[in-house]
Amino acid sequence: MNSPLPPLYLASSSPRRRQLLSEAGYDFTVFAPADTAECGICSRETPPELVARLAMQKAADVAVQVDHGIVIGCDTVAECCGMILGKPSDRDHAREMLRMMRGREHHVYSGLCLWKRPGIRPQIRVDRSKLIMDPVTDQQLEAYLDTDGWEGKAGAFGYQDGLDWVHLIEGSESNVVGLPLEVFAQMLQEI
Ligand SMILES: Cc1cn([C@H]2C[C@H](O)[C@@H](COP(=O)(O)OP(=O)(O)OP(=O)(O)O)O2)c(=O)[nH]c1=O
Repeated sequence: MNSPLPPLYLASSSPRRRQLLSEAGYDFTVFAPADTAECGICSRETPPELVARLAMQKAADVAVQVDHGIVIGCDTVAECCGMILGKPSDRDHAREMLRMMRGREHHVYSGLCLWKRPGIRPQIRVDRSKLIMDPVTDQQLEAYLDTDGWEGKAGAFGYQDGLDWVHLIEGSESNVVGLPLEVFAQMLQEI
């Protein structure tokens, strides 16, 4: 797409996604999807299938309310040892996730859906980053849990929090935080 961008609508209530897009210089309107748009983690789905479906569901919830423009939906999960790790429900759940990931490699998947209205067909891509977590001690984990930095974050950690015990091995940083900006730019060119 070389012509000027149509209006962009971010179908997300995630402050991190808002921050990623605005820091990348995009003008957009936030149009949070209904909570029900993010429903149903089907245990049979692979992480890419899940994040693609949920990103599309979030975009679809907003797209029906937008006559003209591009609606952006995203979903992010971590995956470790074959387990899909979404947002922890409480501190104990966050501890469980971090204990599973410490000392191990894990992946973060983000689904990205761009729905160009009035079109009826969304574009969906999935990006994957590989990370490794140091074998931190229980005390280090408790200290992190005390910061509440785990809240609202898939896999119970915030890569953007500059944790010196989580390292990116492969892939995009913005993908880890929740919106793969490199894939987003490519999709905007093609849409
Ligand atoms: C792995 C990781 C996730 N996250 C966040 C990004 C997302 O906000 C969240 C994943 O949850 P999502 O369900 O993808 O998104 P959300 O519920 O926060 O917002 P919405 O559905 O309205 O778009 O985890 C980080 O902030 N840092 C990280 O390092």
